[in-house]
Formats: sequence, C-alpha cells, structure tokens
Amino acid sequence: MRFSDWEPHYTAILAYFGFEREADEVAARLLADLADRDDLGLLEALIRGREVTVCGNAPSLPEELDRIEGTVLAADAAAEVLADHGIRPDAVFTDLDGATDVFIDLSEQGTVMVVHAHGDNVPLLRHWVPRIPGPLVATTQAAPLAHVHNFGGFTDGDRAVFAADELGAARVRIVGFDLADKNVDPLKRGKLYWAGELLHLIGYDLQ
Ligand SMILES: Nc1ncnc2c1ncn2[C@@H]1O[C@H](COP(=O)(O)OP(=O)(O)OP(=O)(O)O)[C@@H](O)[C@H]1O
Ligand SMILES: Nc1nc2c(c(=O)[nH]1)N=C(CO)CN2
Repeated sequence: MRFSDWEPHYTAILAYFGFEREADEVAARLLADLADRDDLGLLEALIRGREVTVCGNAPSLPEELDRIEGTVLAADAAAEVLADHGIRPDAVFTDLDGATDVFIDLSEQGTVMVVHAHGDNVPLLRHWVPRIPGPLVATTQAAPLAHVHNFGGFTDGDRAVFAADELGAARVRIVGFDLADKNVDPLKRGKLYWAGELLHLIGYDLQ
C-alpha cells in the first residue's frame, strides 16, 4: 500500500489512541540506525507466489495448528506458541513487546525478524535489535525511510497480512485470530478492533 493511501488510516489510528506521530518518526529513525541490514529480498522470496499462513496469538491458536500451510508468518508472541509445538515460523512480525530469547533462537535458525518501530517501544528496540543475529527487516507505521518499510497495517498480526499481500502471496490464510476476544484489556480491545477494520479494508473479513 502506498503511504498516501495508508496515511488517512494512520491519522485516524493516532487520533483514536492519542499516539504521537512525532514519537513514531523518532522511533523509525532510531530503528534505521540500529538495523545495519535489510533482508527484504529474503522476506519477499518466502512470500511471493506462495501459500502463506499468518498466525495471530489468540488463545485458539494451539487448536488451529493443523490449518497451517506454506510459508508461516507469526505475529509476535504467536512465534513462541508455534516454537513450543515444533513449528519454526519463516518470519516473525513484532513490535517486540512479546519478545523473549526464543526470538533469538529462531533468528539463529534463519527466521526473518520483521521489527516494527513505534513511539512506545523505543527501549525494546534498543534492547533487542542489536541482539538479533539473523535476517532483519525494519518497519514503521509512519512515513517509510530508505530501509524502514511501511506495508500498511497496525497490530503485529494485521501488519503481517498487509505485508503478505504487498509482497505477492498467492493466498493468505489467517489462523489464531479472535478479534472479538473479551479476555483482553481495553487498549488491546481497541487494537483488535482496528486490526479488524484494516483487514476488512484489504478484503479479509474475519467475522
Ligand atoms: N484474541 C487475540 N489476542 C491477542 N492477539 C490476537 C488476538 N487475535 C488476533 N491477534 C493478533 O495476534 C497478534 C500478536 O498477539 P500478541 O498477544 O503477541 O500481541 P501483542 O504483542 O500485544 O500485539 P500488538 O502489540 O500488536 O497488540 C496481535 O497483534 C493481533 O494482530
Ligand atoms: N505508538 C504506538 N504505536 C503502536 C502501538 C502502541 O502501543 N503505540 N501498538 C501497536 C500494536 O500493538 C502498533 N503501533
């Protein structure tokens, strides 16, 4: 998605949550400095023309593992659920708030870390990005920079779907998403609401 098409949705999200655009921009510039490589070509090779499954981290994920096929994109802590069940995701889309040393293990095995900068994860970027040993792709929700991409999308899960679309997946299957989950705090409920809106925008209706 072109940034000019994404920007109205981004502006609405900023207003809804009271997030600061300038803080997102500062985080994106920091990530540009911290990330000394851009493995977008590798991510695209995993996705273009392929069946892709995006795994969200809803409580239902463990019961849906048999629906996974093709290239596996994990949203944040869903990566750990997959790893616990012997599935190594091909890429992890993460703003790092679910990061653990499991991410480092996966990275050592070749999983692409698609790390997202925003105004509320600067300490996490500083902590984790220098420790990631393997392939790395940097993303922002603000205006893209030379090696900091914006495929559109907001939460880790819907951003993975936007990226799969943008990078030419033949088909995208979505598992481990429960956007009506009541067992989440109000902030998370708002994020899941936006995930649903944005997925609808690009043709995925989950309920
Ligand atoms: N019921 C759900 N609970 C949590 N995540 C869900 C759910 N349904 C779908 N998801 C997707 O799974 C992703 C990863 O979930 P995780 O619990 O790791 O959230 P998170 O790191 O807090 O995510 P985010 O920071 O994007 O809100 C979410 O970003 C969301 O897109
Ligand atoms: N500024 C800001 N941006 C975000 C945030 C957040 O908490 N703050 N959370 C996201 C997905 O959870 C995505 N983007």
